[in-house]
Amino acid sequence: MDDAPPVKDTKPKVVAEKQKTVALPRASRRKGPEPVKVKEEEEGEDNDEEEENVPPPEKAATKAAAKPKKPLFPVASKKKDPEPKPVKVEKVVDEEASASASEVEEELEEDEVDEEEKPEVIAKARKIVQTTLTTKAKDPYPDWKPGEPVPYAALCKTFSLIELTTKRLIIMEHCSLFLRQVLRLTPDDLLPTVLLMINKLAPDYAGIELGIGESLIMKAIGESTGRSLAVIKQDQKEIGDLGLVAVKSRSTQPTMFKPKALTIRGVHNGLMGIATVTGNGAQGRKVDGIKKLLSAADANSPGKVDITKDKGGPSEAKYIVRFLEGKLRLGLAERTILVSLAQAMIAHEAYKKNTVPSTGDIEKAESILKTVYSELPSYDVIIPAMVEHGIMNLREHCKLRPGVPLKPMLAKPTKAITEVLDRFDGQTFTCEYKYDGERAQIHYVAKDADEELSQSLPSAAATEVGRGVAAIFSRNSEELSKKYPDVLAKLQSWVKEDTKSFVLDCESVAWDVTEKKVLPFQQLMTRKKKDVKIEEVKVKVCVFAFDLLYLNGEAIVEKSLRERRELLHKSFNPVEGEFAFATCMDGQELDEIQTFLDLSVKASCEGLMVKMLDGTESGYEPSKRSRNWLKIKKDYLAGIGDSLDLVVLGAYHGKGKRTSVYGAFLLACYNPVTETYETVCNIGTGFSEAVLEELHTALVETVIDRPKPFYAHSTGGQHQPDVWFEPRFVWEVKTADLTLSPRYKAGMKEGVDPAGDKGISLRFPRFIKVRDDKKPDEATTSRQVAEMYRKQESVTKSKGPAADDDFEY
Ligand SMILES: Nc1ncnc2c1ncn2[C@@H]1O[C@H](COP(=O)(O)OP(=O)(O)OP(=O)(O)O)[C@@H](O)[C@H]1O
Ligand SMILES: [Mg+2]
Ligand SMILES: [Mg+2]
Repeated sequence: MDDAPPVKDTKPKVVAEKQKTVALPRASRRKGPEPVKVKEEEEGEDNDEEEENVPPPEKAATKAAAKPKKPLFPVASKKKDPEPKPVKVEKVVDEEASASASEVEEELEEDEVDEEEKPEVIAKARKIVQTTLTTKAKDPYPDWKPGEPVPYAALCKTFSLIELTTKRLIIMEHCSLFLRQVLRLTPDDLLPTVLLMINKLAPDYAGIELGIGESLIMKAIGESTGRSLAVIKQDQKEIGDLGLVAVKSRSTQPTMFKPKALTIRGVHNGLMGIATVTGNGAQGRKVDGIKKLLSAADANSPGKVDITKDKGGPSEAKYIVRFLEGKLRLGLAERTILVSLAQAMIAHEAYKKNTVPSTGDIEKAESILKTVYSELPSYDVIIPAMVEHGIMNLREHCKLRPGVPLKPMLAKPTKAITEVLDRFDGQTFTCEYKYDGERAQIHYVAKDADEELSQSLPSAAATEVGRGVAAIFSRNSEELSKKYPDVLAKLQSWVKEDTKSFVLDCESVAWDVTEKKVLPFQQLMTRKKKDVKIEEVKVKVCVFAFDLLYLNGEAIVEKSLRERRELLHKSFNPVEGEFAFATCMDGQELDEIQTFLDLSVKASCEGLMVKMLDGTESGYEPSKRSRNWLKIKKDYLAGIGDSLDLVVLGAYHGKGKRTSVYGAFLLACYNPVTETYETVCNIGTGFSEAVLEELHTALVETVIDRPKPFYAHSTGGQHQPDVWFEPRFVWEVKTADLTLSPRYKAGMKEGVDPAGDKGISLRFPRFIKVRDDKKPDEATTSRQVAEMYRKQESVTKSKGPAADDDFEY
């Protein structure tokens, strides 16, 4: 067990004293110029702290070791479980329901899951489009009257079929078949159908969130079924899946009258109502809204259900509850839905003409929809346009436009300049300072321009600025005008007269007015997040623009970075302390880059961004973490290359003086393929007393009785945190390196451990900051963790233990 994290065998100690001396997060100590030196000693000091801060193992250690090993996903367990029996149905392939897909899939390799569908799966899926999808023979649900609202039961039937399999191809087929049936019978309902499938009510920038915790849902289940809250809580303790608790609660209820069956439209409206209630008694009205949906759920299939046996039974209540919880857990990635949607659409168009689409056309349709969605991530705009104009004409009708924020392009981490040189070998690249602030996407349209700031933008979000209208969005498309009214107020002064519309990619950075230089991120953090009044702004920000995506009525994402940069520099006027272009350097030599890296650090930046400069590969790739953008962070050069953003799943009570707060936490990365949070470390280092208090106050609101069924965690007695949380908070964490450990589950599905019983874990993790700009499902993914782990291994192997000899600081 020597590969387990060192935290494992430590004895309980008093943490309070020791933690007072805990150093501040590194960035806050980084005032002014500082050499790029990597401080090995500091990691050692972390080591000591770590030992002090980690929760004590319990006496159960040996007992637990003797227990049979628990499966990764307790709810899907086939083995005997000493805990209350999980009742979730097992995933098996339902051959009968989709013989064609399963036949084809036989030939494919076993379920290697992927964030992007495998090319072979896609190829086979296209065959299915040409056969199954152009007939009605395999429709998942009996036809409803054309033009009538789509029954919610039809969607739930599809969900149930999807839930019975893990085969990507079969999942895709179910998905496409249903979407095509909707297109054939009630195309007007395609939008709410897709939204309910992706577990969203509206595009991200609309800012509509359910935010319903377990307690509200339990209350609603209780009240709508006449069962006491105590009984519901008991059920939840035993079953561990609120969706099934809802089904169980319903099944014991005699049906006095038959409510009207739910429709997709009705459920979408109902959920929207729940999400948008505000003001006095909002909680109560949310509960009422949930009750209303739940009492109408499964109206067509009343009666008693044995949830442990009945796989295909009533499921509307289950999926409503899961939607409210924010996780449908169908293994249905949004990417899959996008491809299925394209396939359904092209099949539907062919079906209407009584033809079969060619493979080339199917491929083209998929690619059109993917591109359109990456530039205009709004089903609200795309779906009606697609239904009206046909998928092949979609690009003409749906283009990147000011007012609809796109997901920014992201970078891959690197650990050495040589790694960057290897990557860009033979190509021209450019280096830019990597500013340490907050990503900001600025949209602007002049009043006398031909276009308008999109209609789809909530009107409150567009601010009048001089000659035009503007909006600012965060990395995850949240609207930031309430946070940066000072930026908006000055914006017009840096827009040149004949610049009529644009979308800018920038970093907003705290600015020291007297010293005339940028300040570390910690300063930016002290700014208020909402309702900022210009007169009260204490921390000024300067906007550093590094890319231009749209200019004067035209999307320019496909132009080379060199061209975009030229247009950027031509279209704006820098204003000191308000607006600047990211400092860049086009030298290609190692020593030039090294010098530039030094300079960036002296200028209080985090390091460098190195980007492909010419050719198609230098185009802007929205929403993609691309190898055409690499980041070099000076703090991570000798470590794993980057920090991680992890979700807080649980905590351990503090000891000694710290009994009123949590002393350590259990963190996880996210696996978007299985929709699970996989544990990756315990952390007790890097927190100040004040921060611990704050975190406690926020976290205490999200305590739940037992881990969510979509938490992949070890179940041995000594590994259990004292409390579990809803998955809500994302923290940035730094680590010395990554190791394999039987205690954690991260990356277990990524094949890093040949034996398959260890996950990846962080050694000497240290808390850096709360990431308000990331949602839990935007946390570092299991795949990224695995990639970092593998890279660390290969670097270590090829260069010896000193991970980076290229730096002689
Ligand atoms: N010149 C620049 N070009 C591109 N991005 C920059 C630049 N300067 C600063 N940035 C910021 O750096 C970020 C990328 O690195 P960083 O590690 O900070 O990402 P992050 O927000 O933690 O996200 P992730 O770790 O998921 O990539 C960009 O999203 C952007 O906010
Ligand atoms: Mg950053
Ligand atoms: Mg990061």
